[in-house]
Amino acid sequence: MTRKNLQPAAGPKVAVVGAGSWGTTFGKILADGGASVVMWARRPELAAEITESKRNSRYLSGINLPRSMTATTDLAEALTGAEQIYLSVPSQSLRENLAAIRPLVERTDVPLVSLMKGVEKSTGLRMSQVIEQVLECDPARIAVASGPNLALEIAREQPTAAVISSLSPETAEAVARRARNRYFRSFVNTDVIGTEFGGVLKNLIAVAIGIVDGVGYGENTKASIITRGLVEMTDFAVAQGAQPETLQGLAGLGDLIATCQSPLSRNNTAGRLLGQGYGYKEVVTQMQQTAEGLASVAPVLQLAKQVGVDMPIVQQVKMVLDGTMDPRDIAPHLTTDDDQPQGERTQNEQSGGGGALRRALQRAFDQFRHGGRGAAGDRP
Ligand SMILES: NC(=O)C1=CN([C@@H]2O[C@H](COP(=O)(O)OP(=O)(O)OC[C@H]3O[C@@H](n4cnc5c(N)ncnc54)[C@H](O)[C@@H]3O)[C@@H](O)[C@H]2O)C=CC1
Ligand SMILES: O=C(CO)COP(=O)(O)O
Repeated sequence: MTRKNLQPAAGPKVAVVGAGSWGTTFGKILADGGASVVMWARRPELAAEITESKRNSRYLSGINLPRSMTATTDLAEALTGAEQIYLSVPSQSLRENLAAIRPLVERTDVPLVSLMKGVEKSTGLRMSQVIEQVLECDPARIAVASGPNLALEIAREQPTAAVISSLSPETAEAVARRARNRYFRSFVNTDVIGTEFGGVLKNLIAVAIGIVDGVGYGENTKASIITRGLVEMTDFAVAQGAQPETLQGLAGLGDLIATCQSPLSRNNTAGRLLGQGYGYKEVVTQMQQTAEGLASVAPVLQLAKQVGVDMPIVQQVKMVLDGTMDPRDIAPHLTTDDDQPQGERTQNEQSGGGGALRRALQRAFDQFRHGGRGAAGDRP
């Protein structure tokens, strides 16, 4: 049997807005799951390449896209009649893109799914909040997808999982049913805050790990920063209203491992360049793709300040970006901290928050030992 014959017949139409590495890969996930996918691309030459050659050579070199994937630069053509709409543009451009999308979706109740992992710099809002605000729509229509999802690995059909989160279990389940295939498994939860912040925060820790790599430090430094980074992520997200379990699941620990370990990660790569001594502007110039962490650092620290959560690792990333700290001084703690020994527990527990974080860290440790299986909180 030829490969062609193995492809499922094209099913219901879904739309993906943004034809970069993740939008295109997610389009492939959906098409390989049976959907008929229409991508919206900004550039006509990219739209033509996807439709005619079934390729996206700039973002996914060497990948053949399914026959049931096409692309257009006409937003109305992409969105009209779509059963679900997935959004995958750089976070800082979401608001302007939604303004164009609004007239096309305001008289529908089509689910809108954010694939993005950033916060809006000017407002500190998560992507689902920007969607709700600009479209003035029912939050039950909105879902977010997150997890250890390095685009190129998935485009090569290497098995992975993600979590689809929505305030509405029905929306999460409908999206998870559509966004799955033999190499991509979608779990569900209703913790949108934890799921979104997991994706945002692991980018910041991945920049820190990149700095460590760039400087040339080894595994102890990285393991310490990843472990303490997970504590920072959890403290921050819980203070914003997340469930601690979510940060131990695919959208937290799972993505933290993938992004910190992989040279495919753009955040990790940006950090490596910083660690090698390049300044912020040079790094931005060298990066050909979106590294969300660079824009999220400042708003995350602002939000952390508002809820009284310390984030020493994220703070150091900001200082390296600002040029006020030598990358070689990066450590799992601020070197300006006072010398009082601290408990290893999270701020949450130290202020009487109970044993949730200790249990979560124990689970994280168990997951590391057992290869990432058994993520708490994410339901199949
Ligand atoms: N690449 C990956 O492995 C993953 C990425 N993500 C997230 O997906 C989101 C999109 O990232 P990627 O596709 O990786 O980025 P990318 O840099 O590969 O592609 C971004 C796409 O957006 C387009 N774009 C740039 N500015 C725009 C604007 N103002 N309006 C409309 N389109 C614009 C670009 O032309 C490009 O097609 C990010 O939030 C990222 O964190 C999430 C999971 C995995
Ligand atoms: O989110 C990702 C993997 O889950 C992709 O990470 P980068 O944006 O750092 O490439």
